[in-house]
Amino acid sequence: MHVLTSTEMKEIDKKTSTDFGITEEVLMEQAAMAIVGEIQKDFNKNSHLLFMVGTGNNGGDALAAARILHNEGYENIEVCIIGDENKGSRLFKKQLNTLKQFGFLDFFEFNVDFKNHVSTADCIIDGLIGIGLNGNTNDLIKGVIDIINTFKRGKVLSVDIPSGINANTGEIMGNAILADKTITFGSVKLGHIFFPGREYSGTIKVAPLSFPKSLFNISHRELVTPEMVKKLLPKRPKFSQKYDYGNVLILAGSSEFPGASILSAIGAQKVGAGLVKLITPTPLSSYVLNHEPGIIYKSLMKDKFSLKDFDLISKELKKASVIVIGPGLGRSDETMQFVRNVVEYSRVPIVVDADALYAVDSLSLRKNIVLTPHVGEMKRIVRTDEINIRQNYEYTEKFAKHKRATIVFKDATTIITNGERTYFNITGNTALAKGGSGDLLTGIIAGLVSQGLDVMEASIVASYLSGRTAEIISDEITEYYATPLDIAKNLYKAISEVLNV
Ligand SMILES: NC(=O)C1=CN([C@@H]2O[C@H](COP(=O)(O)OP(=O)(O)OC[C@H]3O[C@@H](n4cnc5c(N)ncnc54)[C@H](OP(=O)(O)O)[C@@H]3O)[C@@H](O)[C@H]2O)[C@@H](O)CC1
Ligand SMILES: [K+]
Repeated sequence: MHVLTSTEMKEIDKKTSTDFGITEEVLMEQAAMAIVGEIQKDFNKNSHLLFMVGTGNNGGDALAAARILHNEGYENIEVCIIGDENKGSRLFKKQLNTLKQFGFLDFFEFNVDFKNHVSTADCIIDGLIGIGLNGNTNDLIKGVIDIINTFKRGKVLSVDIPSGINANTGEIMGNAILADKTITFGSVKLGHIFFPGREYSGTIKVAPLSFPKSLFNISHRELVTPEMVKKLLPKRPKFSQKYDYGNVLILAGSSEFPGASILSAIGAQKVGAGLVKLITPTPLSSYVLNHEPGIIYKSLMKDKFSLKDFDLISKELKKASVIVIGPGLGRSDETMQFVRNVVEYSRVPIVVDADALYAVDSLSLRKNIVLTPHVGEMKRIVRTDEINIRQNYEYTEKFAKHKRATIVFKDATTIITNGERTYFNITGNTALAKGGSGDLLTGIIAGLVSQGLDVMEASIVASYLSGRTAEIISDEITEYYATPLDIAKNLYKAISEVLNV
């Protein structure tokens, strides 16, 4: 599913009308039917439905939904219009007239009594502002939203996007409706998938309406879905052997951070790599044997990697189908030089993580190199504290283009981009906010690349699977308790789920 900006949505809306002859009126009627469908699922004809209506097309959608429900025999509908009706959009005015023609008269003013109307409602329908939000909410809307947000009795359903949420970033513009459910049209918007908008939207439902599918290609951004992951998962034909599933080389660890390298190696193996070789400075044999004896393991019997180790491992570099470099390396100058040599002299795909991210800063990279920073690392490598980088997908896209690399920016909404195409992964929870989950992810990415996926595809599948596994096991053992090793050992749960979609 594409993830749209408000401008892209408006463009699609316009072209649907001009190029395909499906008018805005038709789309609004369909939007209203979709709202009605959601309300009918949860509320009966006696429920008290309170429609909060702005004077733009978002309000028009809400008015049309109120009319359809009134016509269907819903008896306890109230409509409150916020703003000057005479200055409303063309479709808002049209819908208001039509509603009146259907004999609907239960309008009420926003005044001191407003709280009483709110306190008895079963459902508040938020049709105040949609993707036409322009700057911070003004005083009038702000006051209305504050009161609606005190409403605890029933449910809040937002039309298109919670009023006050920036559709392009998910930011709260002044204040915003905290919805239980949001019904959006065509496709999701960026504001639905970035926090805090993602939380404020509640459960998100997408009503496709009659937008022609081809028009969505104006967007280069997509949401990672289970169907997409299923299609990408490497095939495992019966007539195959371990060399068909590639050779992962992991260069990781130091005496200071020994555990990271094992998590990467386990990750690669658990998603199906043919051979996983872990070369690490410090002796770890008992850990590796305890956790996964199938991992080929070699220790250089020292504290950390240095430039002179490059000759020792150059034969391994030639054999590898993919390399992981970074987890637990430490950041000494000699190790950084070692990393730079590995990256410069290898041609195979490389997953660069953690400490190694700082080493490649000065290098020009290539598309089959994937950098996997978390928020702190991203801020340091792009050297900025000035912008809100977590919602700034455009910044990440520009950075990927500039580096000519693929970036996996790990966050509550993970951004996977090569600067031309961008994917957002929203699986996962706070079980992943723990040391080691990034190391595991690098291994999973490499394990998938070794089976033939390109780095973008592997990053999509890896982010989805690790996040989804975190969700599944947190239901069983909680987000507090679940560790990266638990996630590694349970990856099969997300894999089987995906295979069965
Ligand atoms: N696109 C599509 O394909 C389809 C779109 N559809 C629907 O149209 C919606 C977009 O409609 P839109 O463009 O009329 O804008 P909309 O969201 O109603 O906002 C304008 C209103 O908000 C107000 N307002 C703005 N900023 C404000 C602020 N800071 N503080 C306070 N008020 C502020 C502004 O007030 P004004 O500035 O005019 O005083 C005006 O009243 C979209 O979300 C979807 O629901 C569906 O019918 C299906 C097809
Ligand atoms: K809204």
